[in-house]
Amino acid sequence: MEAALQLVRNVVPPLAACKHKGQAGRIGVVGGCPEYTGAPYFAAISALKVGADLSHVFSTQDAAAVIKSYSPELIVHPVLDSPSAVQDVEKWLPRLHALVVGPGLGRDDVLLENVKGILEASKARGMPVVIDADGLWLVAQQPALIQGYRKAVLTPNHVEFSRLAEAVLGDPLDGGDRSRAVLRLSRALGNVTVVQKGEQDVISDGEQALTCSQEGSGRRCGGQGDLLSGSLGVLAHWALLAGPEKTSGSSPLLVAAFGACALTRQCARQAFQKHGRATTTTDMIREIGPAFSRLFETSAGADGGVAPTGELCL
Ligand SMILES: NC(=O)C1=CN([C@@H]2O[C@H](COP(=O)(O)OP(=O)(O)OC[C@H]3O[C@@H](n4cnc5c(N)ncnc54)[C@H](OP(=O)(O)O)[C@@H]3O)[C@@H](O)[C@H]2O)[C@@H](O)CC1
Ligand SMILES: Nc1ncnc2c1ncn2[C@@H]1O[C@H](COP(=O)(O)OP(=O)(O)OP(=O)(O)O)[C@@H](O)[C@H]1O
Ligand SMILES: [Mg+2]
Repeated sequence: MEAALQLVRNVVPPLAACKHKGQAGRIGVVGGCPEYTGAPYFAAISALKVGADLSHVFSTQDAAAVIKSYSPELIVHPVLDSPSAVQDVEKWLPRLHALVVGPGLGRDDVLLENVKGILEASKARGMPVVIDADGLWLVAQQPALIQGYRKAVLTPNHVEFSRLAEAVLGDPLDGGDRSRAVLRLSRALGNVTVVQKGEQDVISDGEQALTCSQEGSGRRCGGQGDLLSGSLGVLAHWALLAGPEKTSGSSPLLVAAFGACALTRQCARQAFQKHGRATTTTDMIREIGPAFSRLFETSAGADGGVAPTGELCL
């Protein structure tokens, strides 16, 4: 655990006076429909609180006003159910560093078709993409969408993992050796990184498997996976920017995924210490800052200070 946490620390960019808004990350969340407005909010606000400078949400028109009303900090585009949804999102892609696809997306066929186009456009640009929730439903219907795309990370819960394994390997891979199951699924998808969430989180890029057993909490309230996928959007960008020399040869996305799992579980633990059974995802989001400092902060950030200019700005 400690060695993997150190690799995460290596990819966290220092805060420095010479940096401008946007350099620490501009993240897009694709999701949000009339039924589910909480999930894209949780993912997008988590990305900001982990350290991204700007966080966008691309949702359906009627979900957008609701999501905006939760937070003035998010930039919300009411485009996902528009006939020009793919072009509307595509024009933002050059300004984004990573996409998180699926929280609160729902399973409407028109929306899923639009998301398919958005995924294809993101792949063509080589953008890192975290796929969660209903985005995983889409991938289970059409695994070819992400087959062999090594900048994709899938974050299935127990049910979503079984659905994917059934679709890709013809076997839900329930029970038995979880590391082996996650490794097999990743390999079958052409080394797409897979994070199987659960009592412990198991992460594989098809070459290596890591287990994150950071202490979390016994609360299983909805939205904790959204915190994880939003955080991972930022960490994936940072890890790819830092490159494998900072991750001692391990895949940057494997390290980023480990970081997001450890952070989510630490938030759960800290929130539970304060709120016990009443803990909700909103309480966990309030813990992102302190949990991040505790797990990963570099000396510059830990002081709350800004590092001097010089090599940090290169
Ligand atoms: N506030 C919001 O807006 C939120 C919105 N959200 C959004 O909701 C959408 C649907 O996502 P989802 O994960 O609820 O859907 P789905 O895959 O149908 O699973 C549902 C069923 O699976 C089961 N089950 C789950 N985990 C299990 C386990 N470990 N082990 C065993 N069984 C398990 C369990 O079945 P049951 O216990 O009823 O048998 C459960 O009822 C998606 O867009 C998501 O982003 C959420 O992000 C939450 C916050
Ligand atoms: N049994 C467990 N014990 C400890 N932590 C868990 C357990 N199950 C899940 N978690 C943690 O909760 C977080 C979310 O995982 P979960 O399986 O609840 O995702 P999810 O179902 O996609 O959540 P969401 O409600 O956001 O859709 C992960 O960080 C995971 O490590
Ligand atoms: Mg989920």
